[in-house]
Amino acid sequence: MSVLPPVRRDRIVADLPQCFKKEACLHTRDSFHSKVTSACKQQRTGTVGFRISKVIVVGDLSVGKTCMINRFCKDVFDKNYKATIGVDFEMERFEILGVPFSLQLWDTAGQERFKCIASTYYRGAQAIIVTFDLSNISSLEHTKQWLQDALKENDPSSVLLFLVGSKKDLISPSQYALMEQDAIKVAKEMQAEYWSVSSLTGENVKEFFFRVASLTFEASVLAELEKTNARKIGEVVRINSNDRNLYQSSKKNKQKCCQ
Ligand SMILES: Nc1nc2c(ncn2[C@@H]2O[C@H](COP(=O)(O)OP(=O)(O)OP(=O)(O)O)[C@@H](O)[C@H]2O)c(=O)[nH]1
Ligand SMILES: [Mg+2]
Repeated sequence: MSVLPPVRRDRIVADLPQCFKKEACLHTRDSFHSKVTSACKQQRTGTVGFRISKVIVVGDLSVGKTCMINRFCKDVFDKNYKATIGVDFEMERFEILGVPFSLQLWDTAGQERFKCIASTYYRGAQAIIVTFDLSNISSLEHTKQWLQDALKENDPSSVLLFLVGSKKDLISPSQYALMEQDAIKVAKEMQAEYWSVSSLTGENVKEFFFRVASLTFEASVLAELEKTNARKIGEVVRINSNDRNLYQSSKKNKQKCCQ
């Protein structure tokens, strides 16, 4: 009997959610990788369905990290600023291509004095979300440093990167267009996928987190399949080397026998 409640009906993913801007996205495929789709159909996803994937959210103080997570997880918005002290986290459960998948969203503090506590939680992330405030250019300029710090604790070759501009409701469409050009440039340099959201109106928040969950899931299944293949190759090599041992030992026995 399962102790976990069923996954919410609005957390079920059947198709790959699309990226926000084709110029700055992790991949432009319309659907999940074919290996992933067939592994899910054949229930060959190993331990992915039992694991909890860690996602960390970093960025300057007051850029809206907590509000973005709260909008997605609790569908609330608080206009009063309450600094995050150290870290906080929320769990979100999804069902992707029929497989349960859990994300642990780590909300870290942007304030300098809490940074050293927060950075101790950076390790072991499958995805890093670097956030900036679309109405504050200096917060975009600081994103590279945030990423650099977060990558020190993680494997840059396997972690998925996202650059998110928040508070879209605060700027005009023409201001946004200018900001977006700069942000896309930064995202490309970082090799991150770019998104813009508003936690006040809710614009793009759900779409963004569904994309994060889906790409993290896809990467986890691909890694699991690779591990299984490596294990199979290892077994073949072991069997072959055992064969050789058998041959050698039988040869030895033979020699003994004839001596
Ligand atoms: N208009 C508008 N205000 C926002 C939005 N998101 C956050 N805010 C406001 O910005 C302030 C800071 O938001 P937080 O989410 O607490 O910022 P944070 O990045 O978590 O800050 P730290 O925890 O100190 O790192 C709050 O007053 C929010 O109400 C948004 O989308 N639109
Ligand atoms: Mg916060």
